[in-house]
Amino acid sequence: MSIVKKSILKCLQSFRFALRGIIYAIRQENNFIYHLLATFTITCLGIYLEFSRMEWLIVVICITTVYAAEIFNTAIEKLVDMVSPNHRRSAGIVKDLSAGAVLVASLGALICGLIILSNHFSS
Ligand SMILES: Nc1ncnc2c1ncn2[C@@H]1O[C@H](COP(=O)(O)OP(=O)(O)OP(=O)(O)O)[C@@H](O)[C@H]1O
Repeated sequence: MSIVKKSILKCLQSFRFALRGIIYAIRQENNFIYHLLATFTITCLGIYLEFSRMEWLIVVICITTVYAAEIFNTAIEKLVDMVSPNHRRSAGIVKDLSAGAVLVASLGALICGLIILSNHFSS
């Protein structure tokens, strides 16, 4: 098998593993349903209110940031459960920090969404 073919196959396999991770996080994390609902709502509003290119750009950045934070949070939770199955203060702090990062990203996305929407409803 040629080097190019090998590296394409390896790349496709990595893509499949990453996709499996995303699907796992969606199934595992209850919060994902709220993120999906928020994504659906802002997308419908964006189409209806005809968001500008810049507004879509901000929406996409916010959505991907929150999803990435949630996936990292799931990964950290799994890692903590694996490394420290028993109750430990430091394990709890790691999980709290990870959940805090998701909250920060979500609040930032909410604020961006409200600013964009207020711009449309005030004009
Ligand atoms: N091994 C542990 N040691 C100490 N505290 C823990 C431990 N596991 C969880 N905790 C505490 O319980 C909280 C909730 O943990 P859990 O793993 O249920 O996370 P969660 O955010 O509720 O996850 P899920 O999305 O699975 O519901 C953590 O944020 C942490 O404060």
